[in-house]
Amino acid sequence: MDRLVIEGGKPLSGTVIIQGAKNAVLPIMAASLLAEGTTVLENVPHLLDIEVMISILRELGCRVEHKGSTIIIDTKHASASHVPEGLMKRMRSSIFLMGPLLAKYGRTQVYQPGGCAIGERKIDIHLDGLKALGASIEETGNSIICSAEKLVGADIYLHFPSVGATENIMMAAVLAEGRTTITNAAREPEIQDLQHFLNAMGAKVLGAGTDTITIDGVKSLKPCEHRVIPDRIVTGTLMIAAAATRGHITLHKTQPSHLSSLIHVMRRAGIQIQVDGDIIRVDSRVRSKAVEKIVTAPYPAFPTDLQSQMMVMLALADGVSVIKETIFEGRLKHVDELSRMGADIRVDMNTAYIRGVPRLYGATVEATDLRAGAALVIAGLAAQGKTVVERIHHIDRGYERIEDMLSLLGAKITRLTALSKNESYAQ
Ligand SMILES: CC(=O)N[C@H]1[C@@H](OP(=O)(O)OP(=O)(O)OC[C@H]2O[C@@H](n3ccc(=O)[nH]c3=O)[C@H](O)[C@@H]2O)O[C@H](CO)[C@@H](O)[C@@H]1O
Ligand SMILES: C=C(OP(=O)(O)O)C(=O)O
Repeated sequence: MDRLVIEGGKPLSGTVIIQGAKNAVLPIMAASLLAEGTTVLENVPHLLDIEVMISILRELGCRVEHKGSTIIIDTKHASASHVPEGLMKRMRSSIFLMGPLLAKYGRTQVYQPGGCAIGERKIDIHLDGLKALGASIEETGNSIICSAEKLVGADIYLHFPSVGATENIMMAAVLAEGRTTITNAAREPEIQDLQHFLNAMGAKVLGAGTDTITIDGVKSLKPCEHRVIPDRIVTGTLMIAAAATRGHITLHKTQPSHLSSLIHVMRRAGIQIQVDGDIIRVDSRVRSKAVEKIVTAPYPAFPTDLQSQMMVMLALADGVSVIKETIFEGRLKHVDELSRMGADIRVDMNTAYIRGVPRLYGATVEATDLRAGAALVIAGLAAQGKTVVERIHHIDRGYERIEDMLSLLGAKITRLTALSKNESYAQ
């Protein structure tokens, strides 16, 4: 497996253009199945999860091309409704196929999805939503068969505002008969992007971005062209990396309004952030201050996907900070690795108490999941000496060649590519 080698201790400085959002592209690619013909998506990064979604769409009979930042999906010859178990297991987002395939064919067989080990990640809210639309669900082992003679709109209350369940239900309901109302829906920006995409296909969806989404079913949808929103988590990761290394960077093609909670926390920590249209400038040439308490929660609160990265910034801040993770019960695994780099963090249940230290020290550490991996990269950039981050396939799920992006900001970071299983590496 590849690894990243980082020579730390250099403040980041420079300019980067932000990639399109993984969490917006993946459901949208699945939703392209709802129409017959050629969908064109712009601003699509090259990520491992996107490669997996391409493989799934091809398996279902689509022709898919990813050239530059454009993906072209031709669904004309798509006919299969079964997603192979091996592909389902490669990422959590494979579950996005369930809603569109059920709506398109009236039947689908999928499996329990895979993904990073950050918690139990059940899919009961997805399944309850599809059942409310009239689907029968047969679960045997890992296999899930969903079928319906027809889907009929319904009032659906989510007992938790699950992002994926909101999206799956939206994608199934667009072709259902009558009106569906989702209450306590997730409000993440990626859901608004999905609404824009579905409406560009001819769907009638309203309310994404609020906790009530209304979908009036239509008979058919047509392919469309769509530009994916900027990745708020990549933007946030770089903003935090600038702060942790006491650097000053400029990020272009961002959507600052999607990052209000992060900007608020960083300003509380004494970091200067300037917003100018779609540009964010971060200037952090002094040590940041501790932040009393950060609680991860559904949007617009502080995102769980930036929790690990923020912990690195606070591990270097002046004073004691507290972070409570309320979304995923297994998302504090980076703490052990950060401790190996000299961080002073104590965990009690889902809460981390972080006593800032003046510096971290390079070490060989292991990415346990996507954002934990990003956090370790930030720690390596800020640390004194050399850091090696292993198991970086997790990072490649969500960051397009992270080493190139950080090199643009002056970081000394190199990818060593595994040549064979017996640990021989090439640059
Ligand atoms: C591809 C994508 O968009 N991924 C994001 C999405 O994941 P994802 O859509 O999986 O996250 P959810 O909002 O569904 O999950 C949040 C919580 O609800 C629980 N839950 C969820 C569904 C369900 O049927 N039953 C259930 O109990 C999960 O275990 C978790 O504890 O939102 C998360 C929360 O913002 C982000 O961290 C992920 O980056
Ligand atoms: C947890 C994440 O993604 P996924 O839901 O695809 O596992 C993430 O993007 O941080």
